[in-house]
Amino acid sequence: MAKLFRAVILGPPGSGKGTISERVASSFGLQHLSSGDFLRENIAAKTEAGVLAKTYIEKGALVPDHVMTRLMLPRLVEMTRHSWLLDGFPRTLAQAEALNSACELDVVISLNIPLETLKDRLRHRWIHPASGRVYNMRFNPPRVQGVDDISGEPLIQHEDDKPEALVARLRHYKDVAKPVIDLYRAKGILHMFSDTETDRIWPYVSSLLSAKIPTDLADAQRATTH
Ligand SMILES: Nc1ncnc2c1ncn2[C@@H]1O[C@H](COP(=O)(O)OP(=O)(O)OP(=O)(O)O)[C@@H](O)[C@H]1O
Ligand SMILES: O=c1ccn([C@@H]2O[C@H](COP(=O)(O)OP(=O)(O)O)[C@@H](O)[C@H]2O)c(=O)[nH]1
Repeated sequence: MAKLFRAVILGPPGSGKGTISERVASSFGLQHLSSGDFLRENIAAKTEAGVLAKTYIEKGALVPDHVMTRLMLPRLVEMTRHSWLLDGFPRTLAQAEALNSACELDVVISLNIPLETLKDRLRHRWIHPASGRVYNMRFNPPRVQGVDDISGEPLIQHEDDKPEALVARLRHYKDVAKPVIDLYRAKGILHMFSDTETDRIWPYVSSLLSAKIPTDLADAQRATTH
């Protein structure tokens, strides 16, 4: 059995984690687990963690570490036999240490995107809540404005993407993310990317992963996901 591949993508809201994660999932057959999408699934399903998490998300605050860790680590145990890419978790040092005690990461991608670009992107971000599919009225608009291409259901904007909630989240993100980035840099697995366009970052991410993911593994996983 080829060695499995474990990666994390870090970045502030609007930095392109979801966009890049989708491309990684389809190009390399990694399973993409987004903490935000998983939280929204739990909120919609009214699980204990979902009900609790909702109270924090509505305030634009982070969900407490012990709630996140208790939610995410069992999900990763279910994914043990897959290579995966984690998006939006870990977000704090405590979460990173909990993850590190559970598994060994191969690559951490960190997106460093200018504040004005983030604000502009999120102002035009529309999401299909049920699937987590992400659109942007400028970058990748839906065929019909406000409607999900696949399901035909309405698109929404996240409350916490609104400019007033966003500024608070971005400021908080920087303080919280720094020790996580420092930890993975010290481990020698951090790869930082900066640009205003994902399309310019993607070739570098793709060649990094092509070099890191054993080809037999990538072929095997592409076979299972298509
Ligand atoms: N790892 C985490 N730790 C704590 N709270 C989290 C975590 N991941 C998500 N959340 C909570 O869920 C909310 C929605 O997460 P989501 O990732 O969809 O949006 P985000 O954090 O604003 O990032 P982005 O907009 O880049 O997707 C966050 O604002 C935060 O309150
Ligand atoms: O080069 C890019 C990459 C992404 N986006 C859009 O910006 C928003 C944020 O992207 P994403 O959700 O992938 O970022 P995340 O919050 O997951 O880091 C979404 O509407 C994307 O469609 C964009 O306009 N240009």
